[in-house]
Amino acid sequence: MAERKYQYDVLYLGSGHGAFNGAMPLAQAGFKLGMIEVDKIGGTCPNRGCNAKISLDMPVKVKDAVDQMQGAGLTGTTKLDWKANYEHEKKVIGALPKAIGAGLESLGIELIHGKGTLVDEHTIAVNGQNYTADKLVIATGAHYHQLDIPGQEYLHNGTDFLDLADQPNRMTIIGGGYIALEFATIAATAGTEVTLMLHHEHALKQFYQPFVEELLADLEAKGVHIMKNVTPSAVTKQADGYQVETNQGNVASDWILDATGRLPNVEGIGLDEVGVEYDAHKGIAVNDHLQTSVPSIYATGDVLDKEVGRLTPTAIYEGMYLTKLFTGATTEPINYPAVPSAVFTSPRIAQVGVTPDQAQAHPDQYDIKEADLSQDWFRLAMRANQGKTLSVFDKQGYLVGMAEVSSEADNAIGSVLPFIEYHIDPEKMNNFITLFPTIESETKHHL
Ligand SMILES: Cc1cc2nc3c(=O)[nH]c(=O)nc-3n(C[C@H](O)[C@H](O)[C@H](O)COP(=O)(O)OP(=O)(O)OC[C@H]3O[C@@H](n4cnc5c(N)ncnc54)[C@H](O)[C@@H]3O)c2cc1C
Ligand SMILES: NC(=O)c1ccc[n+]([C@@H]2O[C@H](COP(=O)([O-])OP(=O)(O)OC[C@H]3O[C@@H](n4cnc5c(N)ncnc54)[C@H](O)[C@@H]3O)[C@@H](O)[C@H]2O)c1
Repeated sequence: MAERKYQYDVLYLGSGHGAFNGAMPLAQAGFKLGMIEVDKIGGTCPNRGCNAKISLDMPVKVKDAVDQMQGAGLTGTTKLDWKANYEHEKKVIGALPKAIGAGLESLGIELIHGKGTLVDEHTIAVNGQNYTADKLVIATGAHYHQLDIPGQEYLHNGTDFLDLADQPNRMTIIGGGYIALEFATIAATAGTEVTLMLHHEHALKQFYQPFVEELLADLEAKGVHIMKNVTPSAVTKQADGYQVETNQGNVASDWILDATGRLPNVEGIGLDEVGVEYDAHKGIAVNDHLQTSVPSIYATGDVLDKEVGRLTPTAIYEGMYLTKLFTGATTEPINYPAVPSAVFTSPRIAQVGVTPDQAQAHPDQYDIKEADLSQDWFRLAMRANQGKTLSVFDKQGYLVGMAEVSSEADNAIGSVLPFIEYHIDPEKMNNFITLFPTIESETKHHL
């Protein structure tokens, strides 16, 4: 038997969704794989991202539902217990790294613990030892941006929020993105006095602004103090907490969340030394086969310089694409389907495909149909009937996009993905029989 030139066929740097989802089928196809991880196996999403966040959000959603049904079948409101919610979160995510690691090892994937640094186009060093592979896949993800202001040591990031066992009385959240709004929703529902500092006039700039305004109004109704056009300049320690100094005045707080975005993990991993091109803010540059400027090195997930969202499903899609490429199942460039996104607030905002803004800018190409959800019978039964859906159709009548603000927006958008992705003939949409009564049936009724 011919001797192997390299220890592995493919060696992954990082063990998040961008790596492990693709590695599993690749190992099943007979490839010899290694995976290097400096932290918990499974990366951000299971350990300090989506899974942890949605666990903390669960009682928020249930409490909203209970509050809505007051006097309509339910009597007696409920209260969110911060500590018990934190403990439940830790319980539901605690087993994930071990389970993912065991799944990888059961397929023969060798897990290497430590910080990896590229040495050459086929080699990564970990703890002074070199590991070689025919192909390297960089899947190092992203880290939190930190405001560079005096007192920055008093700021906390999203991981700290997910690890916060005790409820602060007053919380300041700097930022207007996904993390700022999702965590503001959780904290405010638990009764924390939240101040949300938006850098500009608007929040969630990639979402339809009238929907975002509804969400901000809901946060205000929950008691969140929203400040706009804020530039924080310093944080100082006070006898009873901290003070954030800004161009709009000072705000006293017990705990401050810096939610000013995430940056790709490109520094200190040997990219310059090996000649892999990247931008410190945008990520690693790849061609349409996810190949970097060094042909034996590929990249996937949040570390990529990419147009599509830095989301778990896009990381998974990229990892699976590389598996198809490496096994020869495809030679085609990567071609993303319509990528849905949701902000898990209350109400939620979700969208997919052509956005209302794009459709409004091109009335010659698109028509928009608006549905006011206030009279939807099923949602009336849930008393969750606040919201709107905007469906975007091309001039042939095909559904090409949808956006919704409502407590069920994530489920509504999820239900139309096949129609958009498979370009289902408007007539043939009626061939799908939905369950009734469900959000899916209500959503289809509006098309
Ligand atoms: C708070 C939060 C909530 C989120 N919620 C959602 C959501 O609801 N829905 C959604 O779709 N997305 C969500 N995301 C985004 C999602 O988590 C990421 O898009 C996804 O985890 C990216 O996967 P990845 O494999 O590219 O990177 P990661 O999961 O970050 O994995 C990269 C791994 O590489 C390791 N690593 C880095 N450098 C090295 C090195 N030199 N050597 C060894 N190992 C290294 C890291 O330790 C890490 O484990 C959320 C993110 C955050 C932070
Ligand atoms: N539901 C989801 O799918 C979900 C949830 C959480 C995170 N994520 C992913 O994680 C990534 C990170 O989320 P995020 O919310 O940290 O980032 P983001 O890019 O969504 O938001 C960053 C926010 O910080 C603000 N900001 C930037 N610089 C600032 C400054 N100097 N001063 C004040 N404000 C400033 C921006 O205006 C913006 O509102 C997202 O891109 C997303 O892909 C997704």
